[in-house]
Amino acid sequence: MGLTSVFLEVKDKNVFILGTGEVATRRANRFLDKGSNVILAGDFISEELLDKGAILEDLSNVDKLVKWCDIVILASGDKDLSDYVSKISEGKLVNRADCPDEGNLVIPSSFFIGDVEISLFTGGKSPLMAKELRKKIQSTISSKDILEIQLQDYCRNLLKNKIPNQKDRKNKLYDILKDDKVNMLLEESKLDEAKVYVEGLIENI
Ligand SMILES: C[C@@]1(CC(=O)O)c2cc3[nH]c(cc4nc(cc5[nH]c(cc(n2)[C@H]1CCC(=O)O)[C@@](C)(CC(=O)O)[C@@H]5CCC(=O)O)C(CC(=O)O)=C4CCC(=O)O)c(CCC(=O)O)c3CC(=O)O
Ligand SMILES: NC(=O)C1=CN([C@@H]2O[C@H](COP(=O)(O)OP(=O)(O)OC[C@H]3O[C@@H](n4cnc5c(N)ncnc54)[C@H](O)[C@@H]3O)[C@@H](O)[C@H]2O)C=CC1
Repeated sequence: MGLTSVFLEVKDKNVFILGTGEVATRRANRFLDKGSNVILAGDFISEELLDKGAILEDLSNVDKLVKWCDIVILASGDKDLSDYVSKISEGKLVNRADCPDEGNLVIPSSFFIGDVEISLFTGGKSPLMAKELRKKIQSTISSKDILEIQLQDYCRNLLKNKIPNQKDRKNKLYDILKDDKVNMLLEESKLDEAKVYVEGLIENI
């Protein structure tokens, strides 16, 4: 293998996904979220994918779909069909979710901390560990931590006008840091709602 990590511009690119199962759906979401045109071939796709613009086509159309697309993703349990599509996809970017060695594109485990994207690849040795390592790194510094910084900044400014004593302000900031509702909202990236909620807490002091 001669794989190296790159970031690929996939906005407006045509992506054909063979299969409509768990992996196909995960891949479809990933490309749709980045503005790709996504067509899946299989039996069923969710409302969520349809709402995001995904199109479902019949398995009999694979030749046409390969011609149409820039990127082929093989995520089907039908090995013979995957092998066939792989064969007619020469010259394309091909991700084989079933046997990665036969493709030339790998989908790593990726996540953001603030604006920084981090991607992990175990060389195909353990996707499960790629997922676990992602969680480990995310639990060390998460995007929630980044939102927490913004919320603390917001609260510090409000508290400076409201509580003259620094030690009291410090205690209040720790209360906000540990507050269950604040944590829940930031976990869901709802910074604006968290700000409204803490405004209420601070007003009642
Ligand atoms: C090589 C690669 C090729 C590619 O697909 O591009 C590949 C291949 C395969 N994965 C398989 C299985 C599993 N994959 C996952 C999970 C993820 N797999 C992903 C990527 C990749 N998977 C590529 C690079 C991986 C790397 O080396 O780092 C992630 C990171 C990204 C994503 O899919 O979005 C996503 C985690 C996302 C996250 O949450 O962070 C789990 C865990 C779970 O589902 O809970 C399992 C079950 C447990 C296990 O097998 O480990 C099998 C079937 C094996 C079999 O038949 O037994 C193959 C095929 C094979 O190995 O032959
Ligand atoms: N790269 C990755 O992250 C992972 C890859 N895989 C591999 O990717 C493939 C798809 O996995 P999942 O989406 O989890 O499976 P799934 O069972 O959720 O979906 C399989 C898809 O293949 C279609 N299919 C067509 N003919 C089939 C047949 N003869 N047998 C089974 N399915 C058939 C199904 O309709 C469905 O769309 C599998 O080959 C699996 O080994 C599995 C888990 C993770």
